[in-house]
Amino acid sequence: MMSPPTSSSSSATTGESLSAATAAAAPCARHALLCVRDLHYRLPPAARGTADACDASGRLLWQVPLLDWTPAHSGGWVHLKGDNGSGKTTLLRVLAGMQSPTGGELQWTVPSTERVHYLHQQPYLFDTSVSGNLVLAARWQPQRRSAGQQRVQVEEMLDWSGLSDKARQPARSLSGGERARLALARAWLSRPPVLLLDEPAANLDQAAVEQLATRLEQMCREGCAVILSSHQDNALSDGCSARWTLTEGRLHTESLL
Ligand SMILES: Nc1ncnc2c1ncn2[C@@H]1O[C@H](COP(=O)(O)OP(=O)(O)OP(=O)(O)O)[C@@H](O)[C@H]1O
Repeated sequence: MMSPPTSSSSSATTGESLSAATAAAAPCARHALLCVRDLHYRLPPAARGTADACDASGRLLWQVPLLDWTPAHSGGWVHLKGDNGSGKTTLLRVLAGMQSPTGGELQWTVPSTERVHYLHQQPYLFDTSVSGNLVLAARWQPQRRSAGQQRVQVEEMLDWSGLSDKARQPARSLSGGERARLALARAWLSRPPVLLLDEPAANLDQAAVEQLATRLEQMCREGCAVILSSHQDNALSDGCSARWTLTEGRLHTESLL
């Protein structure tokens, strides 16, 4: 198990110059929200007879030797960049606890890993109305809320997402951009401390990406730590406070503050 946070940290550090053993033994920075040590992900070994079949342990997709992440007090999100196939989705899913790494450790200093919310790039919506999706999210949120409080939350999120006039419409009838807004509102309703967004700008036009950036700014100001992946530069990359890039199988971090 990783030792508890013991020293102060910058917004993000990586251990690119450290040996794997040194990185794995390094204690977590004191205020870090996320500590990663010697984390890596290998693809399943190639099937017999294919070009990669000699690689019995599987090809290394990415490794993160050492990362201590403390979100910027002034807000702003992390932009996770990387070419198609570089492993952004896999990394986000590992960080969300939805997929096991093939080695290494990661630790969130949030009360429960349930509070690390991952949003798929094509989010699943419940087969009910727009407001019904929010009602279910309000009912199942980790914190207890009275029925009256839940109704207020649903109204707030309809308003926040600009979907009030479509509240009674079936969620499946929404456009791709509206579906993305509903999924974000559903996630934001319970105010998760950490939100991991997988390609949230995919299928959005420029105006919608700018609106999304505005909503993310507000979420970050309210204390949500956001990591979003995008292989392109757009309004989302303009507003980030750190850039993490997956290149040649390794995560490189850069603070932009
Ligand atoms: N279980 C698995 N078995 C085999 N290959 C896998 C598995 N999981 C991921 N991969 C491969 O790992 C690579 C990285 O996938 P991933 O979806 O994480 O990349 P990405 O950077 O998010 O890509 P994109 O930008 O295209 O969405 C892909 O080539 C994918 O086929």
